[in-house]
Amino acid sequence: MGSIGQNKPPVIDFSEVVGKPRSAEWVTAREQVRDALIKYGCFEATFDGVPMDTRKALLGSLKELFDLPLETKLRNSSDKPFCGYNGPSHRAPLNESIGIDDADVYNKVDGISMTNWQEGNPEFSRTIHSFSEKLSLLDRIVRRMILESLGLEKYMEEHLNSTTYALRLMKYNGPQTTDMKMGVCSHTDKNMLTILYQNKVEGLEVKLKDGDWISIKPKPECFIAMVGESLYAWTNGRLHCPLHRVMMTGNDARYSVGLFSNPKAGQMIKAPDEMVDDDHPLLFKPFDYNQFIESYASQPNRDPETSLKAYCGI
Ligand SMILES: O=C(O)CCC(=O)C(=O)O
Ligand SMILES: [Fe+2]
Repeated sequence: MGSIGQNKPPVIDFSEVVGKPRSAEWVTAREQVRDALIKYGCFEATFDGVPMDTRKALLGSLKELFDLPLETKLRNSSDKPFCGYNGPSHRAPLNESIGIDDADVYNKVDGISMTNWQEGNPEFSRTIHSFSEKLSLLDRIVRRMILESLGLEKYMEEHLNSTTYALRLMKYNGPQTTDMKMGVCSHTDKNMLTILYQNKVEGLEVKLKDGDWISIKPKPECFIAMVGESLYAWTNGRLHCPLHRVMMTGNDARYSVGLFSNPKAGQMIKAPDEMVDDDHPLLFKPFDYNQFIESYASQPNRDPETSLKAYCGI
C-alpha cells in the first residue's frame, strides 16, 4: 500500500505484481507509480525479487571492493564518462564510485573482478551480477507501468529494448564531524530510470516541488526508484525529474548502489507524438543520449541541475 496523507514519496509494494500484468494488484501499483512519479518523481519500492541475502552480500561486496588499495581501484579505467573509478571531487567530496556497464551480463562483471583481484573474485562477480539482473526486473516493471498509464503501450518493446543497465557502486566516507557535509551535490540523473539501494547510514535527500528537502531514510526492505532526465524528456515533462543529493554527518561510511537504465549508444530520444499537444508543447529537441553525456561530462563548469535544458531545451 502507498503511504497516505504525508508529503513524501510513498512506499509501493511490488511483491504481488511480478508475472501478473493483468491483476488487480498490478493496476493498483500502476496507479500509485503514476501518481508518485507525477508528484515526486520518485518512490520507495518493496520488491522481493531481490532476496535479502543477495542485498546483504552486495553491501559486503561494496566494502570488500572499496577497501582495496587506491592503486588497485585506479585500474578500473574507462573512456566513458561516469564509468570506471571516480575518486572524491568538488561535486562529490566524500564519494568514491566504480561504474560497471552491462552489469546484468556476467562476463562484464567478471571482467571487473579480474581487474581488481589477481585471481578474479567469483563470489563478487556472482553477487553483483545476480543483484543487477534481479533488480533490472523492477526497472522493467516500473517502466511498463509508466507506459501503460500514459497510453504509450505501442512503444513498449521498442522502449524497453532501448536501454542497457549500468550499476554504480558507491562509498561515502563519514565526514568525522557532527555538522552536515555534502556527499554529492544537488543534481538530476541523466538516464531513464534509476533504482537505488543504500546501507543503514542515511544521507540521501530529495527536493520536493515546494522546495523542501526531505531525507529518504534507509530501510533494508526498500529500493528507491527515480526518474532521470531522459525519461522526463521522452514523456515531455509528464513525470517529475527530482533534484537529489547526499548529505552526511558522523563517522560511519555510507555504501550505496544505483542501477541506471541508460539509453543505448546511438539512441535518439524524442518524445512520442502522443505526448505533445497545445497544453504540452515540446520541451526538448530530439537528442542523442551519448552525445549529450559526452558534452555534459566535458564541461568543467557544468550545472548538474539543469543540464538537459541547457543542451537541447526549447
Ligand atoms: O548515493 C546515493 O544514494 C545517491 C547517488 C546518486 O544520486 C547518483 O549516483 O546519481
Ligand atoms: Fe543521482
